[in-house]
Amino acid sequence: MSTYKLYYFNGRGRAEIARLIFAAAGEKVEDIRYEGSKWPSYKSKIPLGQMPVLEVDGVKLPQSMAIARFLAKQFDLAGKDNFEQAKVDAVVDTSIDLALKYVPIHFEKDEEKKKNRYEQILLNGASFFVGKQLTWADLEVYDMLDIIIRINGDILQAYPCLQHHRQEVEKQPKIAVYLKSRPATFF
Ligand SMILES: N[C@@H](CCC(=O)N[C@@H](CS)C(=O)NCC(=O)O)C(=O)O
Repeated sequence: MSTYKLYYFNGRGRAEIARLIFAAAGEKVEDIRYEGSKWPSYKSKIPLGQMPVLEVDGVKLPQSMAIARFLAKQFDLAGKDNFEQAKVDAVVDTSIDLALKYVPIHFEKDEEKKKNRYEQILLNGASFFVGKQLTWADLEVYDMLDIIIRINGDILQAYPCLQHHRQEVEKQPKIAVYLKSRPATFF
């Protein structure tokens, strides 16, 4: 059995998707959070000089998406077969696209252009993005929307499928426990 350490700042940020995957899988991780003031002294010891970094049995892996994809595969949250995994990747990539484009979308006056792409994907009435069970795509979208909701608490009012999706993720027993117990941080 491998041992895992996750290094990041004291915030959700780019590390939260990995934490959510650990929580959903019921797997243990040492959640190491560096204070910003101490970061310069650690930076040179970290691969690429950036976090998050996952340490697996003493070996460090950088890049948040590589970490998340690796963990999802380890804990059977990546999708059942190669094609499901590709669909999961497509959802995750769309989530990242949206995160990058969110600010201009938020200020867009044309409501049609504003229409949320996730809502369209979820309009098939399913509870999860890919297949009939939780994958890390659901966790990634949940986490990304978390940030957006903190900026604008009403943003999902026009998107009932997305609201339903959030409820389904929050209903997952291990995720529910994790969400209650995680530190309340600024980011
Ligand atoms: N592509 C990288 C980006 C990592 C990144 O930008 N990390 C930031 C925190 S979110 C960081 O370590 N900043 C401190 C620094 O660059 O010194 C990933 O997704 O992991």
